[in-house]
Amino acid sequence: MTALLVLEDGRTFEGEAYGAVGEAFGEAVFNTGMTGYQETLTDPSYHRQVVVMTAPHIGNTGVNDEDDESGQIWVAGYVVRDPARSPSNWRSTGGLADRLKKEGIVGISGIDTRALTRHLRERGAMRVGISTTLSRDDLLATVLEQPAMEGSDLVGEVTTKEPYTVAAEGEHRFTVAAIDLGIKRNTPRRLAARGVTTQVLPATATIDDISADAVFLSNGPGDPATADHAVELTKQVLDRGIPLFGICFGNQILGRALGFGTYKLKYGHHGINSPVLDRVTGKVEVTAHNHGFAVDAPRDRRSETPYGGVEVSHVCLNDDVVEGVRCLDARAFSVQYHPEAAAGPHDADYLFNRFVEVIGA
Ligand SMILES: NC(=O)CC[C@H](N)C(=O)O
Repeated sequence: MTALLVLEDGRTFEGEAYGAVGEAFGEAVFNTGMTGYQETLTDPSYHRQVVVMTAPHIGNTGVNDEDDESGQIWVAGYVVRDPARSPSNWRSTGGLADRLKKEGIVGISGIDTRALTRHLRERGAMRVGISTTLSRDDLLATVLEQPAMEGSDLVGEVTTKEPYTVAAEGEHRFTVAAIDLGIKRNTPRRLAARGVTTQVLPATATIDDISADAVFLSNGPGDPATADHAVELTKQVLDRGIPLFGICFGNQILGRALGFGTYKLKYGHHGINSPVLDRVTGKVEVTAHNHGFAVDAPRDRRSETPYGGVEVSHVCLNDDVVEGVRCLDARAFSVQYHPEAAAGPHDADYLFNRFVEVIGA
């Protein structure tokens, strides 16, 4: 069955239906990861985004019971070039197309994803629609009715309804309250491996709900400029001197709590091989990224904020975007990229050690 993909500027691609049939709308972003499609699909940060995979062959290893980063697929739509017809892997429990179908995710295959990616790089991220039924003109008209990612408040649509706990492995050392803005499963797992029990709390949690040794701010979808509740909560955490670590959306929230702004990147960072410089140690890490927004902070050695001195601790070597901030007078730091690395390289795993050291300090 044929399917159409139409970008908001009218550029149109024709392909084959892949996964569920029907319509899908969202912000088109390209992901350059050569591995980890299952983790990508189930990352809540991709809520309302149509993900274009630049790796030409997707689905080779099928899907398995272990690699989901949440309880469901979150991408709004999926764009691939050449899907695997007969997946093979010792962990595989089924094929990707069937999984997409089962969860009602509309995809499209047979697309020149390289041309589409070049278009998005040149023109910037934009709204897109995929359809197996609508005419090109009707699809474009519906794309133009969709909300933009800028200004979208999506945390409430992905956060847990009820708190839950992920127990420490081995000897218990600390308890961390994780504010679930769209948390990935691998984060509590990385903490558990260090003797940390994680209490995952809904995004609506208040300071009175927190009785832990430290606070973690998770990754999550949407525009950080809309997440005022999380920013206010973070200020209260800083006021009380509770140690704090944040990842991705969490970095943007800490940045805002410290008084910095956030802004939309032209086409974002979505991949698993981005070089990041740790400005404190001078080391370069190869890291996983998934962000469309970034923190706007000065590169001074020390910026004065209501919470004392702050430095930009990490920058991306591809484009000099802020990839981490660190408080110099408070036990709080965060990174824009993904030390939980699911998928991705493990270079940044040391940040979980740093968090545990900061909690114990
Ligand atoms: N992975 C994330 O936490 C993404 C944060 C935010 N939604 C952004 O796109 O920048």
